[in-house]
Amino acid sequence: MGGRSRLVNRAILRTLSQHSSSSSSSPSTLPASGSGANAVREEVKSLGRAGGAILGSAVDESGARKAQWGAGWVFAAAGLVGMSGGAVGSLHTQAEEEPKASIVPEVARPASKPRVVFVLGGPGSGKGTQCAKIVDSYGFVHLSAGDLLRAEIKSGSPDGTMIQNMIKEGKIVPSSVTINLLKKAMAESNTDKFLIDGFPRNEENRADFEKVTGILPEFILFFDCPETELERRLLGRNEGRVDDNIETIRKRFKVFIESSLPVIDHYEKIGKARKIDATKSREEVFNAIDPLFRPFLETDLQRATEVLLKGIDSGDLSTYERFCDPGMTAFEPEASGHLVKGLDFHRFYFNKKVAGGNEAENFRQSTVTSPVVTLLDSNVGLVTYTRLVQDRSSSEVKAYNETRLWQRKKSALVVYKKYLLLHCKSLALDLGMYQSVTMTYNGGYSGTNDWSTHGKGNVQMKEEEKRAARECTQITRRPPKVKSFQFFVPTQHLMGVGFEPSEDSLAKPTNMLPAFRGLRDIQLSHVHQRNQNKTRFWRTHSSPTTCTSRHLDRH
Ligand SMILES: Nc1ncnc2c1ncn2[C@@H]1O[C@H](COP(=O)(O)OP(=O)(O)OP(=O)(O)O)[C@@H](O)[C@H]1O
Ligand SMILES: Nc1ccn([C@H]2C[C@H](O)[C@@H](COP(=O)(O)O)O2)c(=O)n1
Repeated sequence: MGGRSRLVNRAILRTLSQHSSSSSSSPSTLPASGSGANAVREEVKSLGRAGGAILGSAVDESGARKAQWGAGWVFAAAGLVGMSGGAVGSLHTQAEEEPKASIVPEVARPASKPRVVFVLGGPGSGKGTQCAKIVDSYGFVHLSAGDLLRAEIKSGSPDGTMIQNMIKEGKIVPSSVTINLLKKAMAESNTDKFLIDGFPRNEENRADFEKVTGILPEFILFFDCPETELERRLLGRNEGRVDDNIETIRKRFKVFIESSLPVIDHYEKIGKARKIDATKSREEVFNAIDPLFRPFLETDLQRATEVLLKGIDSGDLSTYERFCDPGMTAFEPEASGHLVKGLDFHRFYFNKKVAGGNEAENFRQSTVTSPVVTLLDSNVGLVTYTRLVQDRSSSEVKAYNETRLWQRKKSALVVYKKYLLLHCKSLALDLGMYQSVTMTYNGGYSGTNDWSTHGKGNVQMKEEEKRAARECTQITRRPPKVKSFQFFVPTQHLMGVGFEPSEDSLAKPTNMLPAFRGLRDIQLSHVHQRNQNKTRFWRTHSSPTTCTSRHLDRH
């Protein structure tokens, strides 16, 4: 069996074994009912919406939601949401259940939009070889268009003979056939990160894929290698492929130059091509690729943290336990400086919550601010952030500086892309460190929140605040409808952007948005100082929000 076939088969086997192992392990299955689990689902669902992409969804008998894209599913056509380094975490995780969802123990499902990297280069340039390494290090699913087509021939499909003839001639199979195979494979996979190898091979492939799926690649890898070296490699590959003979090889080179290079040029023009010198050794090539994939892991770790916090907020102990390595260590505020090992201690938080009243009253809301992800290697990473926690039942706000150490374990039951929590440190903060901030924005930013019921909806706006809010209406066509809230931003976050906290500017916490979500793109980088009356404005670059901060003496 050829190297590539082995790859695909490995991916299929892995998927199958996940299905079979999960079907026999009911304890790790997301509870079909239970308000905690439902709260996580609902919350994560709404996060997906907030991210701008709406998936069709259905609830199966077990309460698990099924994504509806791919074969028979609907590919969302909204723009991709990039990872934000802003003040608030980019909470766009979409908890999706895969088709066999009720038996799969994953609580956090792929983001609403698959993240795709196309892998292109001449025949024999090492695409399949490098994809195997990327899969190992970064947890992508590798889909080789050529392998899918060869599998289609073997399956005895009605298209088989046509595909076989085209491959023998080194020609490119019609897009409709290849795209259908890709869509099906993506829909059957339980991930949202795909390496699509050997596709798009021509302009028709590219345009049709975009049209049908609405997906633009994050970037493309282009393995650059001269024909002499390609020919040497292909003739030495020895995998029994019908097209690895000198006659077909030459035809494939011609097709690559005439049809595939223009596609690479297209991505070059839009800044998405990453050219790799493929003449180097396998290891050197991988070293050149490696840094390009690290941001995917950073996003995954940030999402894992956000989904974990949703589980904690909803009091869902079973979700929490599935996220944690059984030997997890922690420094928790209530442990008075002691190192806590194992999960027993953590149950205290969940019990405390239940003892305190009914679930609806106790439902908490965590807001992640200033997240920083540091990768220690391709499997281990630290997520640090300041977490603001508000109980739904009161306006009390608590704040913690938290660090979570995650490790991706191949053997782990899928929780969030196989990440397990190894260590956490939570340090309670004095809320005196927080600066009260009033935010104004124009209505319509978030369709899921009724902002008027939160925060200080009736604050009297000053003229300049209204003007600042109006400025941001350029971004949305909806009429300005200014509202205002009070929330808290860590004082240290405001430093370095021209804000000087002083004694009298430290506000007493009185209220906080139950959801910071709408602010996640905020970047406190553009400071307007209209200092005369001690009002400071700053605007985000990327979202229709305007923030004003006021000193206490104006409240
Ligand atoms: N950097 C490298 N140096 C030398 N040989 C390599 C290198 N990378 C891959 N090879 C070898 O070259 C051959 C072709 O590699 P591979 O199958 O990964 O290419 P490919 O781009 O996927 O080809 P195709 O498009 O035909 O499927 C294989 O035998 C592989 O072991
Ligand atoms: N998008 C694609 C990808 C592949 N094919 C056909 C034609 C190729 O010569 C053959 C082998 O592909 P490889 O394994 O070298 O990537 O499969 C196609 O028609 N369209």
